[in-house]
Parts: sequence; C-alpha cells; structure tokens
Amino acid sequence: MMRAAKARLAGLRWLRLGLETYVSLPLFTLLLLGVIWGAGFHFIGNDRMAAQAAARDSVQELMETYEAQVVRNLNGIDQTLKVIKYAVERKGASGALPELAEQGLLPPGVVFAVSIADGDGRIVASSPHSAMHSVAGERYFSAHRDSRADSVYTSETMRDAARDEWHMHFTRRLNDRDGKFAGIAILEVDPTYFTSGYERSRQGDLGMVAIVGSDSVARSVRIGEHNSWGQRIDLALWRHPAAQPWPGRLDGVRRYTAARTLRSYGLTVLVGLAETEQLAAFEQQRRKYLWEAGLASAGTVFVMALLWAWSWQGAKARRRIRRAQETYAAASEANLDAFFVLRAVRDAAGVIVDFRIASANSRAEQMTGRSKEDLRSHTLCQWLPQARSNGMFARLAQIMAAGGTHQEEWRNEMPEFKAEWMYWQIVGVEGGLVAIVRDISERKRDEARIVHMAHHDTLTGLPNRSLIGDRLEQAILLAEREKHQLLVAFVDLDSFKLVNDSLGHAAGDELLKVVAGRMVDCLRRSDTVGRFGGDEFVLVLPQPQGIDSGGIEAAALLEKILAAVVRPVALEGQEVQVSCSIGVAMYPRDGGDGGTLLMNADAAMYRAKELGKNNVQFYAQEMNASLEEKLALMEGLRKAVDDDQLRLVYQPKVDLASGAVFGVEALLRWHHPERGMVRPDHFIPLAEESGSIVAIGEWVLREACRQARRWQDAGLPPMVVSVNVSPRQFDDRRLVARVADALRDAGLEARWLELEVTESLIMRDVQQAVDKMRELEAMGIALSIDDFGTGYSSLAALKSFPISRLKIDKSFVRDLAHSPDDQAIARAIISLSHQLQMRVIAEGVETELQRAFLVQYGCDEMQGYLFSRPVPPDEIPALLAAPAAAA
Ligand SMILES: Nc1nc2c(ncn2[C@@H]2O[C@H](COP(=O)(O)O[C@H]3[C@@H](O)[C@H](n4cnc5c(=O)[nH]c(N)nc54)O[C@@H]3COP(=O)(O)O)[C@@H](O)[C@H]2O)c(=O)[nH]1
Repeated sequence: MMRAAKARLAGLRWLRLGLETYVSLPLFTLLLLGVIWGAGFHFIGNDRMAAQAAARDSVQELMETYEAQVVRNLNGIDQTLKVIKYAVERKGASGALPELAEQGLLPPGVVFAVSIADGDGRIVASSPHSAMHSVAGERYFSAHRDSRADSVYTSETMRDAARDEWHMHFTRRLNDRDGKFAGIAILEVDPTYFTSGYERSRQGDLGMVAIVGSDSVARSVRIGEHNSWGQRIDLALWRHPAAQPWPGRLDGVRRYTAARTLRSYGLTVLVGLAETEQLAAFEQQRRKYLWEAGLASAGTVFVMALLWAWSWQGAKARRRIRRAQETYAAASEANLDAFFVLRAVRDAAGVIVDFRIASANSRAEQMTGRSKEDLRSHTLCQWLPQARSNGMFARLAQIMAAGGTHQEEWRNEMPEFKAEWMYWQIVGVEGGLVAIVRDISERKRDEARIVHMAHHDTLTGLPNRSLIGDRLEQAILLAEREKHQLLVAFVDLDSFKLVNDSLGHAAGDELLKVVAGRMVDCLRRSDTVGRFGGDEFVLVLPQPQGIDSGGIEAAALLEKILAAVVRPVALEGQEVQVSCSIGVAMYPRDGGDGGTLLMNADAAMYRAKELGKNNVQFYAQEMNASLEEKLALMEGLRKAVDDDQLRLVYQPKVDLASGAVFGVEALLRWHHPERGMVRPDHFIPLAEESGSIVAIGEWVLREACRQARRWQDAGLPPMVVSVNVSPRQFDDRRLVARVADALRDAGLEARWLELEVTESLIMRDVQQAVDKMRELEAMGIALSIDDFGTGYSSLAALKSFPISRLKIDKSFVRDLAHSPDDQAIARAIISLSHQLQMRVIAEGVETELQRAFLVQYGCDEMQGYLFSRPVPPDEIPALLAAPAAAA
C-alpha cells in the first residue's frame, strides 16, 4: 500500500514537473528541431535521388546522341573508302582520286587525307598530295594484306613519317580483278573529329566522350576542352556501368558513364558526365535546404530559449510564491497572531469595493469564533458591516493604494473580535493585503498597571513621590493662572518607627494603609494625598477653602486629619495609637515651585515634631534655621571621630542587695568645638540617620574596652562595662568581628563586656537578632535589653534570646513611688525577668523611695542619679572606693 502510494506520489511529481513549461519547452524544442531537420533531410534525399536519376538519364541521352554521331561519322568514312575502292578497282590507283575529286566525292582535305597504297605498300596516290612513302610496315597494311576480310580497319591514333599531326587511319583492302590483294585505300582522320560534337553547355567542363578500340587503347578522348588519346581504358569497367557515379582512372573524377560497342568498326563509344556538375543544382538546393533548416533551427532555439527563460523565471517565481505560501501557511498556523489574507474586490472601474477573505489561520478562528471556511465564504464588509462606518475599510483601501507595511493599535469595539485592545500589521501584497492581528489586551493592561505602579505607591495605592511632584507642578500652574493659593502639607507619623520595630513590618504596613485611607477620607476629590516614602505623606490642596479668610477652614481640615490619624488602629490583636505631625507651606507665599514648597512644609513638620508632635505648623522663615542646624550637626558628626571630639562618661551600676558597684554603662558625649557639649539625644538619631553611627559606635566600643582594661591594669576590681548598640550598628554584618577586634586590641576578656540593645531593635527581626546574639554569647559577651517595657516583646520571643539582663525603662521608674500603673509594670518586669532566669536592673533611679520599692519587689540592680550621674573615667576609682550604697 505504502509503496503504491509512494509510486503514485512520485508519478504525480514527475507529471507536475513535466507540465512545468521550463521542462516541456526543451523537449518540445528538440521535437521541433527533429521535424525541421527530418523534413530537410527528407527533401534533400528526394532531390538527390531526382538529381541522380536525371544525371543517369542525361548520360543515357548523351550516349544515344554521341553514338549516333560517331556511327554517322564512321559510316561516312567507310562510305568514302568504299567509293575510293570502287574507283581504284575501276580506274586504277592513279585515276581514281582525280575522278573522285572531280565528282566532289572526296572529303575536305582539312579534316581528311586520302591515299592509296599499292600491293607493296607504296603510296601511289594521295589527296591532298603527299610525298611518296611506304606503309608496308604498318599494321593496318599487313592486316589487309593478310586477311581477305572486306571490312574497315581502324588504326591507333598515331603520327608517322608522312604526317606529323596525330591522326587515325581507316583503311579498306583493294583487290585486283582476280580478287587478290592489290593494296589499300587509306583515309586519315584527325582524332578530334570524333569528339568535336562535345557540347559544353550540356556536358560541362568535366564531361567526357571517347572512342576506344577493341584493343582498349583510346583513339580519341575529350574531357571538357581537352583532347587526348592513346590511354589504356579498361572497357570491362565501362561496359557494366554502375547506377552510381564512379571515379575513372583517367583523372579520378567521379562520373555517370555509358558505353556502346560499335562492332562493325571495332570501336567502343564512351560518354561520362561529372557527378559534381550533374549534381551541382542539387548541391545548391541541398545547401539551401541546410541553410533554411539551420536558420529555422536557430530561430526555433532562440524563440524557445526566450520562452524557456521567461518560463523559468515564471516557474522560479511560482516556486518562490509556493514556498512562501507554504511557509506562510506553516508559520501562520504556528503563530500566536491571527492572519487574514484579503483580496481586493474591485468594481468595473477598478475601484476597491470590498475585500474577500482568501485565507485565515487557526488563531483567527479562535479570535473571531468563526471557522476558516466560514471566514472564507465572506467578504470583509459582509462579515464586519461596521468596517465601512468605523473607517476600517477606508484604511485598508488606503493602505492597499499606498503599499508597504503599516501597523496600528486600536481599542476594539467590534463584537466580532474577542479582544479589548488589538494590534494589526497590514502588509500590501500582490492583489491584496495580509493582516496580522494580535490581541494585546493583556499587554495594555500590563502597561496600564506599570504606569500606575510607576506613579503610585504599591502599599497604599496613593500617588508616589513622582506623581506628587507632577500633581504639584500642575496645581502650581493652575494656581498661578487662576491667581489662587495652594496648600502643601508634609505629614509624618509620630512613633511609627516604634510600631514598625516592635510589631514588625507587616503591622507597620497595615498601619500605613489604615492611616492613608483615613486621610483620603478627609479630603476632597480635587485634593491629592500621596505617600512620599516611609511614614511621610504629602497633601496638595489646590485652592484651599478659607485660606484667604485666615486659613480657618484649612486648619480645620488639617485638625481633622490629626484626629483621624490618632484614632486607635487594631494591629496584631492589640490597639495601637499613633499621631502625626503636619507642616504646611502655602503657594505663593512660602515658595514659587514644588521643591521649595515641599522643603518648607518639611521644615514646618519638623517644628511640629519639636513642639511635641501631634500638631500642625504653618511654615515660618526661621524654621529653616533648625533644618540647617540639623544638616550642620550631621556634617560635624562625620568629622567628630577623626577630630577627637568624642568622650565617654561612665555611670555605675549598683547591686541592690550588696550596694556594690558591679559595672558601669558607657555613655557618649560630643564636645562640639562651637556648640560645646551636645547631648546624645540630639546627635545619636542624626548619626543613626546619616549612617555615621557605625564609625562612632565602633569608636565607643574600642574606647570602652580600652578603658576597662586600663582600670584593671590600675588594680581596680574587674567590672562589666556596658556599651549601647544602636539598630544600625546591630544590623552591621561585621558587628561580631568588630567586637572581637575591640576586645583583642584592648586585651580585655569578653566576660567584662556587656552589650545593651533596645527591645524594639531585637523585635524587628527576631530570628536574625537571635542568631547574632548567639554568636556574641558564644564569645562570652553578656547581653541586656535596654528600655524594657516601651516595646512589644512577646514572651515566646524573649525566651529565645540569650539575654542575661532586662533594664526597666526610666519612664516607669520616674513615677514609681506614686503611679500604680508604673508600679504594676515594674513588678511585672521584675517577675518576668526572674521567670526567664534573668537579672533585672532599673534605670533612672533618683530617689530613695524608688530604690526602696525596687528592693521590696526583688529588683536585682539599679542605675541612676541616686548613686551617681555618668562621670568621666578618672572618677570611677573614687566611686568604687566609696562605701557600698545602703541596701
Ligand atoms: N547607641 C548609643 N546610644 C547612646 C550612647 N550613649 C548614650 N546613648 C543613648 O543616648 C540616650 C541619652 O543618653 P544620656 O543623655 O547619656 O542619658 C543617659 C543617662 O545620663 C540618663 N540617666 C541615668 N540615670 C538617670 C537618672 O537617674 N535620671 C535621668 N533623668 N536620667 C538618667 O539615662 C540615659 C541612659 O539611658 P539608657 O541608655 O537607656 O540606659 C540614651 O538613650 C542612651 O542609651 C552610645 O554610646 N551609643
């Protein structure tokens, strides 16, 4: 089966190949050439046979004529000899010739010479007269003498003593009355006499006539104008002439020949016509035929070559098109785009009136919900009637006229296509168009999403910094044109960091979303609220109501925002409360451009923070001074370490049970060259913000370790030195290495160093904090939690930390004597610490009441002005030497 199918396919392929003009044309050309040359050679053959037949007829005809002429001549000669014989026998030799001459019976002497020889061979009479001589030695004489035959003897062509010219002798025997030999009558004839009838017009230049004796010696031969004699001619060859010409030995020329024997004279007459001359006309005709066939062949080949080249180009083009079609079909089927091949439908005037759908691929079926057959059975405007009204048809017709490739994107409103956004590429092709159509709805949605994301904050969905800038610029332009004012407010959440650090980022994010929603609810649609970054928001209020009348309404709106933000938010199962500080700048009063307005609103916001947070401040010029101050401090901090402006003071830590100092906390001081002493509260947050805390923290660590070593070297009892570690320091990947370096360089054992980290710091990323703290613990370093109670530590998390000490924040200690809440908190922390097998220390202990309360509830240690303020290192030995504080 398979083989049969293969054979059928191969047959079809050959048939198709055969039908290709570029293949059949050469075959047809060969056939035509065959016909031309076949016909040519056929005609030539016919003409050759006719020419040969004619030549043979001519030679026969010539034979007849020449034979008759020769016979006539010979008969005349014989007649003359007979007359002479009669006259001699009647009158005797001397009287015969004059009488014959007188009677006019002698032939003309120009051609013939007549003589009579007696029985001894002596010439006894002659005409014209010749010298007496003897012919007794001649063969013709002896032949008659020896034979009684009464016949003519023909001699060879010869010359003799009597006559110098070549001549033939025709002789007859003379008898006396008794019948005895009495001599001979001789008639000498010029041999050319027998060939003088040669007609050049009939026989040509190479025709031949000859007479030959029975001895095969030629008596007279004429070929063209040339006469000769004496040659030996093989009469056997001549007597059986072939139908075809043959080359004679005389000159090698091929001739048609004929021969007749004249028995009574012992002669044979020969005629020959040269083949070249007889067939000359035919040869000319043959050449003409060959030329004609050659020309016809060249013409045919030329025309066919042109046709072949044209057809080859056509076949190549068709092959290219077929391959392109196959490629197109395969590609279009595999393509994710829909393909439509459209053929222009034109009216009688050639104007495009519609497009026929010539083909479509599978994707087109999916996109339109119609089968390919269904699509193909429609024109474009039958299928999409609205194509005429929505400009689609006109556009296609225009592209058809312009040619080339066109691409466009458009929002689809035609229900026939299942796509919201579409892209098409239209390519003009011969007689129509190819439309490649793609559903780009998804891409458009992505683009819109990306544009939205580029201009909106992903967390809150509010405009981001870039869009806020745009909106602000737009609002400024509008305000400038309309001569209105514009309000720009910088909103910063208070204590947001605390929430973020303690409850984690997810809770912080949730808080930001809630706060953002509340602010949006407070504003008009024409206002903008955007997230500037972190916990900072910006409000843009074009044409704020009431600004002109003292800003009462705008202020009320901002107060409303303050109130909305401060409302508690439920996060992680607990209620969290944050406030916000708002700074306001007005256009055009506080700035003419967006950058200035934002900067001034930011300065106002900082003033709001300084003034206790949770309030609104309108920008005043002097506010920028504090901003400048902040920048100046940051710049100064960067140089503080190198310029040796930092110092450490140490505050003792006292064991409540023994009253002994067991350790000190290192506290940083900055001796500013111009400002004097700057408190850590002022510069630590700036150092943290600018990143210089890492270098400063390392200096503190090294200096504290060196100081502890100095004290030990000075003979003081070894004690633990506590160093505060800020969040940024703690996040430093090299913290552990830095600590190890500081200990090694100072020569201090790790057990004399304690690191204090805040509760909020370690609760940001519990696992990372645990890992790092375990590394430090492994080195032998103690860890304590500073400011405990201000954050949101979970019991489970606390248990996982390698902490040896909790420090009750001084905010709970301050009112410990009077505040039942603080007392409860302090008691709870003390109890919790002990349950977790940790020691607990209270900071900020200033009074005996506070100390007494702490002692009563089991607090282990204390730190505060009650025992000592932070002091320079050289004062520590004296404090250690003082009597132990009363328990
Ligand atoms: N990361 C670092 N933080 C540091 C470093 N040095 C200090 N700090 C932190 O700065 C904050 C302010 O410190 P400071 O002004 O030194 O105040 C400390 C004490 O002077 C003060 N204190 C001590 N006893 C009392 C008291 O009885 N009453 C009272 N009103 N204040 C008192 O408390 C501060 C110590 O607090 P704490 O660290 O929580 O123990 C402060 O937060 C420092 O931590 C540093 O090198 N690195």
